Amino acid sequence: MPVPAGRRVSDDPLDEVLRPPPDETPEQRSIRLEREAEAKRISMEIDASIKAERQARRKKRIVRLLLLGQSESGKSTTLRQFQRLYTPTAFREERILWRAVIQLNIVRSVRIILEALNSPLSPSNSPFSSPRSRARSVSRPPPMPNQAPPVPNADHYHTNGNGSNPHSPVDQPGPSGYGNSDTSDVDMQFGSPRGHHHGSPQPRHRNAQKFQYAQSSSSTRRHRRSPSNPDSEVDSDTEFYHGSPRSVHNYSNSSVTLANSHLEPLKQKLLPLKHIEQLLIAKLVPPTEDEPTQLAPPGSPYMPHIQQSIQQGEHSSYRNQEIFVRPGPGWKGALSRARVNYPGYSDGTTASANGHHRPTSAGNTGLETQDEPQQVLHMLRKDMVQLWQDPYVKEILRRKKIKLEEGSGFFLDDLERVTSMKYMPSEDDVLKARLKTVGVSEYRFEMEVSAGRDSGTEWRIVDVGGSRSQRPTWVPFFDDVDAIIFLAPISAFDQVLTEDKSVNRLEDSVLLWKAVCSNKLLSNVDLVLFLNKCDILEKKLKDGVRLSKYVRSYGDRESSLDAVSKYLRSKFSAIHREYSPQPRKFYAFCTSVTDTTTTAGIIASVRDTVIRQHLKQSKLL
Ligand SMILES: Nc1nc2c(ncn2[C@@H]2O[C@H](COP(=O)(O)OP(=O)(O)OP(=O)(O)O)[C@@H](O)[C@H]2O)c(=O)[nH]1
Ligand SMILES: [Mg+2]
Repeated sequence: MPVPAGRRVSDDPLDEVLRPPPDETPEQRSIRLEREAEAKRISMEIDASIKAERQARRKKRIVRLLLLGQSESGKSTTLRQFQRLYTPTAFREERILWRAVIQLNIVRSVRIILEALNSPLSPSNSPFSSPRSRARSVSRPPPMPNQAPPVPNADHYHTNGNGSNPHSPVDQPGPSGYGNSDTSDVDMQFGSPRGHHHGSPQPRHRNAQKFQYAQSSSSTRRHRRSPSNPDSEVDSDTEFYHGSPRSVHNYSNSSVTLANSHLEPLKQKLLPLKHIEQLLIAKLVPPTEDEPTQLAPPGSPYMPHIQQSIQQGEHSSYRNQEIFVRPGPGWKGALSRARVNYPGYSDGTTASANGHHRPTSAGNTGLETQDEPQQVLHMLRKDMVQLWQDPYVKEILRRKKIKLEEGSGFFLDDLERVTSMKYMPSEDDVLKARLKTVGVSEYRFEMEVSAGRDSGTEWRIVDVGGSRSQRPTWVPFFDDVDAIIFLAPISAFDQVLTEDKSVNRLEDSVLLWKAVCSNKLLSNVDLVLFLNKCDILEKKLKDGVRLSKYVRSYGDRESSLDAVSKYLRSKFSAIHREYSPQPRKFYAFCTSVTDTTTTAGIIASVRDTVIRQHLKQSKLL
């Protein structure tokens, strides 16, 4: 389009809109200038009030901490550890509310077992397949890395080898070698556990790359991959381990099952657990909850409020579905309204009638009987123990690579205790319980007097849902944080994401870490890295699972907790150095956040660091 004489060409579309009209009269000009001055004054006022609020906040010692990481990384558990340490009375009082969550965790574990018994085994993990044919399918050695990068800078970082005292902060002031790091330090070569067999044309981490909060251009580089390394031998191993429904379809024609007819009476006895599950879900999810992803499980048309994360577009096995709640007081409120006659608990509240169409307990009065789920679980405890300890069940689970004891919310080894009618969850039970988070929520608490010199400090800890669909909701919370704790569950190197079976969970954590490190909004925020679930990692390595099978670049290094955690720390540290927009401090800890003793030390150290940084920032303002 031709530009009128006397007008500049501008690339900025706003220029065009804001430019005064060419035929502006002196009166119009003075009105316009007045308006502009007013707008500027208002804008400056807003800036000043934001600054004043920030200063007041810092003076009042309000510390804001953001917990980030993939789903099941341990964010909510870390938050619970903070609550346990700094508001111990409130934490203790809330323990009873977790009983329903633990009940649901138990029911879920049993249902996973029952589902495993009812679904066929693939020929490769069938007890009838020949050892030779099985060996063929799993024994191809993983390719060796082209370049085995050295473990840089691993001093200062140590674990004691048994995971029991793993806290060892690494304080790396950025400048030395900043920005010059060899990229081989940063890149890890992941195996490709599934894509090849299923002929998936896309790179496995395609979706992870969508999480690019203002990433630097370097962070969008793709992983180096060797096309000649499909690593397909892992495929048959991971099919059932991750409960992929596709694997069932693939083999359905030649399915085989172990003889388990002796379990039929047991299965029948355990049927009431389905009803208990529905009761518990109704209890945990507030009736007012309005969640667009809500889906009623098949056969429950009267429970439209139940929220289960279900894989879009594919038949989803029970194992891939999880009940979730929004963080915050919602579900606790729903529970405390419903809690009547919990033995040993009385707060004077009375039961409210259940919401419309919510399933109710026997008699359909709208009121709970005396904790019906606990009664049923108590009644069925011996049957559940029998199921869990049955050698056939163990064998099926082993062949299907379902490791309930390594998963979240595992209480089957404590059935006698946790199903007793007088059961009050212990603090450790609350930390072990699993309740998926959806949404973002800020928890505010002041440290109680018992917290010593830090009492009076107000903490605002932001807990987020970590699954893929939740990550876009994080960004608005990046503003004005004092520190981030990023959790990477390093035991998950042999697992895939529930929400995307083509993505290795460790690889997802690495990509997420890159995105967080490179985010410009967070460039001034100190990052604390928790390499979490070290207890599970240690057990896995002892059981003979090798990191190099999934992370080719690990090569033939020693398969011990110490060596693996040092290696991974060095990788995360190198990413931090290379991707951070400007130098900043970095602290890394090898953690098991369900372990109260070790985590208390780590949290104290994080608290001191964050408060120190907070005070420094206050002086700068
Ligand atoms: N053994 C062990 N279990 C852990 C550890 N950290 C967390 N867990 C368990 O893992 C499960 C998941 O932890 P959560 O804290 O709910 O994970 P999250 O990051 O909040 O997950 P989302 O809410 O889905 O984003 C819970 O059952 C925890 O008890 C750990 O270090 N070791
Ligand atoms: Mg959570």
